[in-house]
Amino acid sequence: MSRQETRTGAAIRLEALRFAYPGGARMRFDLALEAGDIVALMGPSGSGKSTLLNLIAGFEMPDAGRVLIGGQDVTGLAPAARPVSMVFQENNLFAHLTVAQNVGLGRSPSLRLCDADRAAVADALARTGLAGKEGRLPHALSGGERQRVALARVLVRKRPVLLLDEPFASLGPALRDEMLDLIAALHREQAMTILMATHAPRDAERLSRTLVFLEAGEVAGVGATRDFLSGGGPAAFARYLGAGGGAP
Ligand SMILES: Nc1ncnc2c1ncn2[C@@H]1O[C@H](COP(=O)(O)OP(=O)(O)OP(=O)(O)O)[C@@H](O)[C@H]1O
Repeated sequence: MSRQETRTGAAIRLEALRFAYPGGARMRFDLALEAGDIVALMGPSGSGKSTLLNLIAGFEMPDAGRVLIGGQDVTGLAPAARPVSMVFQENNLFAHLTVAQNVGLGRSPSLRLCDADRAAVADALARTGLAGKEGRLPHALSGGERQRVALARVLVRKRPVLLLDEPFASLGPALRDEMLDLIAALHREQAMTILMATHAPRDAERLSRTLVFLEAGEVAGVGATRDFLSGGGPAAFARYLGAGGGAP
């Protein structure tokens, strides 16, 4: 087992994290998430959800402040060195690599796989319903199957933190529920800390325990998802849902 492999999640702390795109508005994030929590990240378009995830993953570097994962300061680390997996809405896969190779990348970036790695890949493909499709290229899969491949890769990576950036926004409701249930099953097994950006209250309700509400580049509320969705969140959250920001 490599040092980053784990079956337990890691706490995430963002301490006075400041960031601005060139010419863009300033953002500032302070946040503490418990190890193993499942968190929905909601907020109006442009409120900073993707930016926050990218700062945790290391795809963006802050102007000031710190990112701590499992108590370790990872602020200066490259994405590959962070104990994090991330799944985007699309383009998670390499188009020229097969399903099995795309999943195998989660074990070895050079695809030098040992027997145990190959067994882990086969197991992850079976558990995500992809057995028999190992040799296909991504273009020969449906959108839902492509996201399953991305989740299979998460399974074999076994990182303590999983970041999901609107991963199922382009899928229909039934398929979305299936994917959310798959993530819940991965969580039961690996107990990773999950942070999922979504506009869909229904998805937040189905998967998450905790809800983080962003507004204008800041954390504007944190609480139990059920409290937020039963009207206990800040007034701005109700306005966001009312304005249709939260698609079903
Ligand atoms: N690469 C970029 N360069 C410049 N500005 C950017 C870039 N990416 C995002 N922004 C701006 O930063 C702000 C936050 O964007 P971000 O994508 O994090 O919001 P979001 O909450 O994820 O939005 P959405 O719900 O629409 O995905 C927005 O004003 C956006 O226009």
